Amino acid sequence: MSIPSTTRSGLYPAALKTAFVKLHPRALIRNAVICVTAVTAALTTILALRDLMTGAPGWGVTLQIAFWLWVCVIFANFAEALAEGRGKARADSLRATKAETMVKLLASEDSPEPSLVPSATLRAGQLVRVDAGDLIPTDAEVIRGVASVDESAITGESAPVIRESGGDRSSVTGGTRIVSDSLILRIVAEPGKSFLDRMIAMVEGAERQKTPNEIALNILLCGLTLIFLIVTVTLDPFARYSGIVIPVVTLAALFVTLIPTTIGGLLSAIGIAGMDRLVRANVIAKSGRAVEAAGDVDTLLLDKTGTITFGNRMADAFLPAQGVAERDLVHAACLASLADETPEGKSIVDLARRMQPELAAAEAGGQPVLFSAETRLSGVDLPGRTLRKGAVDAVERFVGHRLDAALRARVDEIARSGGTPLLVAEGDRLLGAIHLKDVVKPGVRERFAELRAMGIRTVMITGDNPLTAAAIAAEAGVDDFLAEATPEMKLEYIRREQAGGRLVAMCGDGSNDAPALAQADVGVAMNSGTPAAKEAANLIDLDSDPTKLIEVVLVGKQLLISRGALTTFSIANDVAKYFAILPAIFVAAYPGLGVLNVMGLSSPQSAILAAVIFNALIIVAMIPLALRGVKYAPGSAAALLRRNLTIYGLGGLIVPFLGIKAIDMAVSALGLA
Ligand SMILES: Nc1ncnc2c1ncn2[C@@H]1O[C@H](COP(=O)(O)OP(=O)(O)OP(=O)(O)O)[C@@H](O)[C@H]1O
Ligand SMILES: [K+]
Ligand SMILES: [Mg+2]
Repeated sequence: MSIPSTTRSGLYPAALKTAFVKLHPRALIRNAVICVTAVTAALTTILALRDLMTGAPGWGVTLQIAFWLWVCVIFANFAEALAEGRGKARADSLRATKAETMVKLLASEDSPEPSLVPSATLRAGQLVRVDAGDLIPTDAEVIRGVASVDESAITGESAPVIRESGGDRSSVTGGTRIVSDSLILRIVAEPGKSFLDRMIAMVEGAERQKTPNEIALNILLCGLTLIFLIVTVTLDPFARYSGIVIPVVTLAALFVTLIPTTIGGLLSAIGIAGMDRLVRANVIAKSGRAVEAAGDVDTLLLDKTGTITFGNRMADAFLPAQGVAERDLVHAACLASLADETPEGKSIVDLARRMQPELAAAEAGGQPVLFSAETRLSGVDLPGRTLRKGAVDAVERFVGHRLDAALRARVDEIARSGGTPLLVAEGDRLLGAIHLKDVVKPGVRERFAELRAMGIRTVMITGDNPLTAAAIAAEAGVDDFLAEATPEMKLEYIRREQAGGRLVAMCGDGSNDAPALAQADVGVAMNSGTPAAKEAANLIDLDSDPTKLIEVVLVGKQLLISRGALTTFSIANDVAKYFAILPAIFVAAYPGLGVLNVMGLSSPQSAILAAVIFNALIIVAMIPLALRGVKYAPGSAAALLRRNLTIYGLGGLIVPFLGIKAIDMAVSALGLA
């Protein structure tokens, strides 16, 4: 999702305005360091006004200090507003797609006459019909029909996608438009709780909660603020003891320059910018925590069908067992699939009818046995006939014996080609196999190699047989695979990895993936997936691209690194300022301290004013870094840490000396202090 450049240039004035709005105590209180700065600024303003009225000497400098303390607060607010602004612009364009329409409400699935009701009144569980050209009013599950849907309003992708009942492509999103055919939908979202509503709230940052890391860092910053408060307050008795009186305004200014205002002012902007980068990658994050965890992921689990492969496993051929006529196999497979709403089941019926036109008249009857990921079997019980089809091991168990060598050879051949073999059985007799074909998505191999370079292990988990799994695993280039997996096994695998102290990410699309998506530290659901999968995940990829996790990992790493780098920089800065300003303050009482005044600052007043100005300007200077993020290149964590400590730690120590000296020279040249 990109935003037009006209709105982008309008972001700065809007953010500046918001920076002033955020001076409201209710907004300020959320950021301890900046709140303390604002209180100090207010106090200094009162002192300046008092001095101005009484005509006390030095009121000019006090007023300037008050001014720059306010500027510091405004700049911190500005950084946050700027980070939020991009999301707001995007939220506005999303809101535009949330048009009020009249929808065709159905009393039941078969009711011929819909009644027209406003879309806002729809509740979960109700049935509606949408026809070509209609806007899909809210999130729903397709219960009947196949149609192409234009999802560009949400995903930005202009090619329409197929949505159909049954299987893993049965969910539709409010705000998208149906371009062909008709669908009967069961509404799944309550009013105001649709995906679009949540997406708007998320990109706006309204639902952004502080992550555990952010909270920990905030506590550290509050601790530092308290320490510097004590340092500053106890300075006064020390000074009196040495016979000098430090003006309150000097103490106030010193306090603010010492507390970690840089990172305090930029912290939330860094978090918001990270979320914003995700939105630009077309990923919606339900929690900031998932984004951070993504930065540290060790293992990535991927579902095979629909995630690594395209997912429209289509029946390609019927391979009868020895002594079985092809006609009988095709008939049995068709009957066993008439009630099967999965894409696999429908494709079997299609192929069977193409091969034997008389099957067109066949209608579902008897007692259907629906497919489940648990049994990996489906079929029908007709009077006198028990028909089943399913995964090889599952059907073998059903018939109670292994398949013979000839059929085994045909099944293995299908599997080795990366196809999925389904066995068809009647009673305890194996009739043959169905070849389901699926294709590996292009480009996944390269991207898995990238993940490996980042130190992330990729594991494919599939309900399919080991031979098919091995063939697809080799083609896609994953590090490992787990075959014939049930949903419990997926969950178990994740728990085992987590017990070993590893952070696990999981990509999936099916309802049977939902428990695993919920258990994973980072659960990415494909937007094309089922509502259950999307509900369980903490990230949703609008492009339904499993390799998108690479971007998510990069954003997460960048977020963690940026926060670390700016924290290092900010604290190093504060330490440096301490040594830069103190000698200038005490030089009057202890001329011997003059040697410590290595910076040769002009006067205590100009030193303190220069420090306060520097303190405000450094926030603005760091905004681009906070929003853009520190560049991340794959490498060892130790090397990265060393590099960042050198750049941001050392830089943080040196920059204040140069900056304060330059501002001090300017301040005294202009005669400001
Ligand atoms: N409609 C169906 N009827 C009978 N068996 C099926 C059907 N669809 C799939 N199977 C069999 O069940 C197995 C598991 O399918 P499922 O879609 O649950 O896999 P999964 O766990 O999601 O992993 P993947 O998506 O990678 O296959 C398939 O490999 C196939 O052998
Ligand atoms: K500071
Ligand atoms: Mg699946």
